Amino acid sequence: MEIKSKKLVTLDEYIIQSQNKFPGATGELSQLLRDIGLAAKIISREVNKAGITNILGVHGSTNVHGESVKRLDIFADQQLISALDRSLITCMVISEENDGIVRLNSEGGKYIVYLDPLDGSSNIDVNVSVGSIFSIYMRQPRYDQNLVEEDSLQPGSRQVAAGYVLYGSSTILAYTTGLGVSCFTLDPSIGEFVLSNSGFKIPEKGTIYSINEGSYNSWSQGLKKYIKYCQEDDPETGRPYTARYIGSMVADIHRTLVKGGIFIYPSSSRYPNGKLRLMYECNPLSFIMEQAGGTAIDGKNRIMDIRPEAIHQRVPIYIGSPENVKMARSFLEKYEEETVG
Ligand SMILES: O=P(O)(O)OC[C@H]1O[C@](O)(COP(=O)(O)O)[C@@H](O)[C@@H]1O
Ligand SMILES: [Mg+2]
Ligand SMILES: [Mg+2]
Repeated sequence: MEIKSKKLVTLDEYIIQSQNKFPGATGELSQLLRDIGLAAKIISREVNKAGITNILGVHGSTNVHGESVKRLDIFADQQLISALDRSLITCMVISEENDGIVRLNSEGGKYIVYLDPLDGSSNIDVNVSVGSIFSIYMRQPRYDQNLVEEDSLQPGSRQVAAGYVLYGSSTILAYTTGLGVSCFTLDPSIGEFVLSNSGFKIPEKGTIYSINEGSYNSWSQGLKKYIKYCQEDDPETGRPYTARYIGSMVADIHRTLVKGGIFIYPSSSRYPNGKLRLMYECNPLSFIMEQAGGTAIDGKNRIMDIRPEAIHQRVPIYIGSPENVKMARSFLEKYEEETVG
C-alpha cells in the first residue's frame, strides 16, 4: 500500500517561500522573523520544564509599570534581544522589561522591534498558557541616520510585521506581514514550527465575551449594559454568551481568533487608560486581528490609528469579531450620549 504523507512546511521554509514572491526583497525581514522563531523555541523549551529548572517565581525587581518581574520574564527578554542582536538587522528594541530604548549593536539596522517577551506572567507559576508578542517597524529614512524618538513612536498602521507565540498545550506561532495571518505549531519531535494554517480568518460573530469582571463597579454605563446584553439570550442561539477569561492576553486573543467573540480590557478607576500596553500588546494583536478579518478599537477609534506619545503607553481595547465589536461600540456610544446629554 502506498503511504502518502502530507508535506510539512517549516516556518523557515515558509518565510523563504513568501520572500521569493517579492524579487526585490533583501531577506532581512525574513531573517528577523526566523530569529524570533529561534528565540521562541528556546523560550518554549524553558516554559515546558519550568517546574524542574528553578526558573519559576519572582526575579526580585519591578518593571516600569511597577509590576513584579518573574524570572521567566527576564529569560524571555534576554533570549529575544540576543536573537535580534545576532543578525545585525535591528537597531533598537523596546520591551516591557526595559524602561528605555535598548540600542543594539547594529546602529544602522533598518528595523525597530517592540516586545512583550512574556505575556501573562501572573499565570507562569500556575501552569496556565503564557505568550510572547512582537511588533516590527522600519526606521524612517533620513540623511543623518540618527536614532530619534519619532522612529520609536510610529502608529500601529505602520507596522511591517507582528505576531505572537502561545506557549499552551502546544506551542503556536502566528504572524502577519500584512498579507493575511499564518499559524505554525511547534513539533517538539523535530524541533520545528510547522505550518498549520495560512490565511487564518476569525468568525464574523462569536458568542464568547472575555473581560475581567472583578472591576465591574468601575466600568462605564455603556460597558455594563453591553455585558448585560451578552448575558441575555442571543436571538440567534437562544442562549446567553459564554464568559471566558484566561488573564494572558495572547491566550485570550488566540481563543477569540479561533472561536470568535470579543475580548475587552476597558478603562477603569484603577486603570484610567486601560491596563494593556499600546505598542507591544494592543498594536501587534490588532494587526493580527485585522488581518484575520477582525476589528480592534479603543472604544471609539481604531487602535492602529492612535498616535503614540510614550513607548509604554496604555490603552483600553475592544477586539474580536467585527459584529461583536460593532455592537459593543454602539452600546458605548449610546450611553455616553445619554450621560453627556
Ligand atoms: O489580571 P488582569 O488585570 O485581568 O490583567 C490581565 C492582563 O494583564 C496581562 O497579563 C499583562 O501582560 P504581562 O504579563 O506581559 O504584564 C495581559 O496578558 C492580560 O490580558
Ligand atoms: Mg503582556
Ligand atoms: Mg509581559
